[in-house]
Amino acid sequence: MSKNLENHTYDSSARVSKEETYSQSNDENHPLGLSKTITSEKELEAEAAEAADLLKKPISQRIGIILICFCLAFGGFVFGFDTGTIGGFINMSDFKRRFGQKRRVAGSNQVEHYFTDVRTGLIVSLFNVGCAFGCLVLAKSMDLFGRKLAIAGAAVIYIVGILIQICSFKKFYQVFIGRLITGSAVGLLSVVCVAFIGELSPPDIRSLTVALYQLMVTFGIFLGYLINFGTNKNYTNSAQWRIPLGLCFLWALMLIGALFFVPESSRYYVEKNRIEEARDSLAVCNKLSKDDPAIQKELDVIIASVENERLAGNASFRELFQTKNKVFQRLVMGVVIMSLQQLSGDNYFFYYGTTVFQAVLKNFNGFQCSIIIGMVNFVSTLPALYIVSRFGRRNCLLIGSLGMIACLVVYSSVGVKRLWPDGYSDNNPPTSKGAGNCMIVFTCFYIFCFATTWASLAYTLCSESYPLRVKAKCMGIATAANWIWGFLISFFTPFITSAIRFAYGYVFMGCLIFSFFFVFFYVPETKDLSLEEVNELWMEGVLPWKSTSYVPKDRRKADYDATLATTDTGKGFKRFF
Ligand SMILES: OC[C@H]1O[C@](O)(CO)[C@@H](O)[C@@H]1O
Repeated sequence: MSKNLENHTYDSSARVSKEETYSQSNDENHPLGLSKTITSEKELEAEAAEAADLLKKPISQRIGIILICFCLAFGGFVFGFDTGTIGGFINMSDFKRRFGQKRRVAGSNQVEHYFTDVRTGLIVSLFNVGCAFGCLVLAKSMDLFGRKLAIAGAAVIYIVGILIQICSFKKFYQVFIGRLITGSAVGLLSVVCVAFIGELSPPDIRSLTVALYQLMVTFGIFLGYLINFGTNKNYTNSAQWRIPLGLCFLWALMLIGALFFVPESSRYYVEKNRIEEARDSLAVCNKLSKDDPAIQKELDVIIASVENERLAGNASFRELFQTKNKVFQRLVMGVVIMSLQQLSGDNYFFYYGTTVFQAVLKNFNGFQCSIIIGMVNFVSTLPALYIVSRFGRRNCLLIGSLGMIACLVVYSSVGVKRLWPDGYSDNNPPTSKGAGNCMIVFTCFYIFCFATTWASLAYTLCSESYPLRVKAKCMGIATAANWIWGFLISFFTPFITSAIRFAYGYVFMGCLIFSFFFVFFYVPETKDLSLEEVNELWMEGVLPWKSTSYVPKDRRKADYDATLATTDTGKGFKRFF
């Protein structure tokens, strides 16, 4: 959820909206010790670029800080690891025996253990509820106590949650409680770790280190699937699920271990007016002496941006509904885009892939199918790092939607036609290896399309769209929409798949068709624009489908015709509405 925080760190230090023009008269008397006058947002932007240049170093001299960020990215890993393991747990014989219900197998006297849809939905989704709480409420602790203490606190909460789950013997509600607690720790980590990585990283490697977070989410999912496969195959007792859960202690220790090597964030120190400690922290992270001019420059940028945020103050909720400055329109965009990221259906596969493939494709092992999905997701996230920075947001989202639509048509149609040829009620469908192969292949294409586009672009786009004054609130609401849909989908999927089987894929397909039109008609391109330029673009009323050729005021050549981007000529789309 918080991939955007790279931008938070960068944008807030380097890009400031024109609306929030500020002026600081800085001299030796400046309360925070700003060494140089920074009088406008443009100057701040220029200063940030200069500081970044001065701090540049070959990557070989960055190994230490990259390793530290890698350990902090374990916050993403634990999130992914939960996604990758829970779907398997609900299919494990020992887990079902302990926490499921009993029923008689049709036509025999045997009793089997199973999970009702409600119990399945709750076991999976309570984690998301905890995450939402951690990210919206507990995350405030990072500003109060510092990033390091917040992470240490999250690791302790995480360990408690895992302990409660691992010690569950028969009581399903103990698992529920454990998952809520673990979720709240992971929600907290998802905010703090990304912010902290962004704040510690020298500017030249920041996009790389922050991207490590999503990479670690996908690696966590993949490893979770792998470990589940192994324990499910080799054990019939509680080791099936207790081993993967037990490994979580190791992840928590790695996070705590990292804290011994990392300095506290310089930005946090500046926020607390502890400037000398901020300087020390910057010096350590950049491997420079604290008297180095580059350190002073970077410190100036951080101080100015913190001050700027203070001056911008807190926007009231009423301001979010203003249409004149296009804030409300942008909020709608963020909420819809973040909702659609979940409504694309990715977590149907990540959480329930094992169940779905296991239940209907008798020739396939659901656990093996998950490993394939997890690997495709992880491997596709590597090119995603490049794609996000290289190609336009609009085109990637549009192509991603089209790709996923195509895959879901095939996936759902094959499922509906070949596995439930007589409607949805038949609960003993014929199994078909051909159908299974085809569905798995198209699931992989689908995951590829998702991981390379919508997975991270939704966050990038939102983080680039809001003026600083309302940014935190708008991002918070948009991210909350993502969590809420994540919860709804993980809770309701068992009911829906029981009722309409693979036709569920058509629901996601419908959402993706909507997403295509929504992006086409509503989402302007933001790549390579500063926050200020994005603001201009919205205020000028640039038509989204023409926004790729938009040139911001400062960069226009004499022959640029500004009306072209705002008026719909010929058979344009504006009339469509
Ligand atoms: O890699 C897929 C995972 O990444 C997310 O989109 C979060 O960034 C999750 O919703 C999903 O489980």
